[in-house]
Amino acid sequence: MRRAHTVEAVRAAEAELMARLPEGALMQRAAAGLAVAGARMLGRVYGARVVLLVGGGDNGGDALYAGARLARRGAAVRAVAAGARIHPGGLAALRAAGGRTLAPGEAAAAEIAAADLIVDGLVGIGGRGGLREPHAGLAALANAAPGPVLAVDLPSGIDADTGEVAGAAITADATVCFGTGKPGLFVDPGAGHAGAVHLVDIGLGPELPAPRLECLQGADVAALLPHPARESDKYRRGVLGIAAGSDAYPGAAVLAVGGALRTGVGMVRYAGPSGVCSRVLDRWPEAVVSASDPGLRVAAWAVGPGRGTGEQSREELEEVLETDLPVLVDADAITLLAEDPRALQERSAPTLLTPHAGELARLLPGTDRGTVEERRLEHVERAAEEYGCTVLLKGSTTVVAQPGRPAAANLTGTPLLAAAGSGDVLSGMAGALLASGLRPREAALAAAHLHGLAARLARGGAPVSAGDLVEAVPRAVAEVSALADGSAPPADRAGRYRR
Ligand SMILES: NC(=O)C1=CN([C@@H]2O[C@H](COP(=O)(O)OP(=O)(O)OC[C@H]3O[C@@H](n4cnc5c(N)ncnc54)[C@H](OP(=O)(O)O)[C@@H]3O)[C@@H](O)[C@H]2O)[C@@H](O)CC1
Ligand SMILES: [K+]
Repeated sequence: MRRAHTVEAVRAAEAELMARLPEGALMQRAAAGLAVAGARMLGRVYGARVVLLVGGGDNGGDALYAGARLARRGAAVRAVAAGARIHPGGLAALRAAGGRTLAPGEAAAAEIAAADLIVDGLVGIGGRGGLREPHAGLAALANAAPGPVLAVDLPSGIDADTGEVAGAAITADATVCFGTGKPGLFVDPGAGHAGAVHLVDIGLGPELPAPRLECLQGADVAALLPHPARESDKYRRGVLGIAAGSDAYPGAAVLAVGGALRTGVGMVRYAGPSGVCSRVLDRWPEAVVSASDPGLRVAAWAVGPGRGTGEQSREELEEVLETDLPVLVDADAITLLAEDPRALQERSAPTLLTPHAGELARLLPGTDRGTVEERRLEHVERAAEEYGCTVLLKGSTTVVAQPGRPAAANLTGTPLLAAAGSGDVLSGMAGALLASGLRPREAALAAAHLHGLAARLARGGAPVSAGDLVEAVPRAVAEVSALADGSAPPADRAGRYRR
């Protein structure tokens, strides 16, 4: 599990810890970890050209001390000072190790363009709003340079708490964060700037409160997945009812049923128009089909993909929500709920909504798709609070919120998932896990993890269709299940899952 804390929580923990340690000890721990990561990116340190972008705060101090360590190992280190005053101790250490400083300008631009490694120490958790000059210009030079960029604590220009990016920002190949993750490293648009995220333990752990954000890794998901016991039968493994698809969109039914069957469930009962029933049976003879009937004996329902927003769909949704079964509400059914949420308000059984940004905006009047995408965490949490249920917000970073629990972000997301029908597959997958007995938050997170992994595995990184995705789900389940012995995933695992 990767955890992330707010700036406020990090500051408080830092103060507690610093009170017990000699002055500067934390910065030395941070700089040591940073130098190790920089050396790893360089491969050969001796003779390498390293440029540090140094702002006026402690983030710049980390970069300077790390630069001094690299300089002592034979790297040619240049620090570009953004502003008149930079960390005095770090500056002295760099100079003592043979490093030099430069003001922003043509010579600095040439150094950045020729660097084997650029270290971004412009701003860290002390950054506020969009980058000012000369920071913004230096960030643009670093982004355009051929050398790799290593961000200190977080890429400068991204909001540590939310992942918002207001204007210019560093796009890093890797980020070394100290003590704990920051939410902005795992939630887009910030996550897209962070590259592979490495954590350096500086001893903050015992001082930290509950995380602001959690990110499940493969082993965490493996621990959640149901394992059929010897005495299992199809009813004990769980029966999922699927009310998806319509004569206009039969494919949504076929994909949702496929997603459920490939994830693993005792039985899928598909309910829908007879024409769609035959399409489902043609593709999935193991499904049991019938005309729409929310009275079917099932353990959970998945409702909405491709179903339409007509009167019949509305009545069906209401009937399903009246049951005391877990229900996943997606796509057209979310649009219906946004128009009239009463059936949800009266419900106490577990409910999982799986909107994309546009659908979430419909659930939260006064906002729009773009705003939701800019501030995903805030909006998914608002929806979870207002509707009193678990909400999975699909998109570039899939995030999950449940009242009373830390928000969670999925690490396996990939732009490959932006394909028609991919959400229908996810509905089936999360529905299957709900029917198997997982709670909505866990079902949502495990399904999102497997969904992203399946997209990556399906065609070796080449574009995938929703049908490819369905067929790759068993490989994703197998890969994750192989981690079920509780051992931590390989160190670079999270890195591999990042873009
Ligand atoms: N916490 C921990 O446990 C540990 C923390 N450590 C490190 O400390 C870092 C935090 O350091 P910090 O508090 O000095 O703040 P920091 O990120 O350097 O930024 C402040 C500077 O940026 C400037 N500035 C702000 N916004 C700006 C903008 N938009 N555009 C341009 N400039 C802007 C601001 O200028 P001002 O606005 O004040 O004029 C000021 O000069 C943290 O991320 C980690 O790396 C480790 O060493 C050890 C353990
Ligand atoms: K930084």
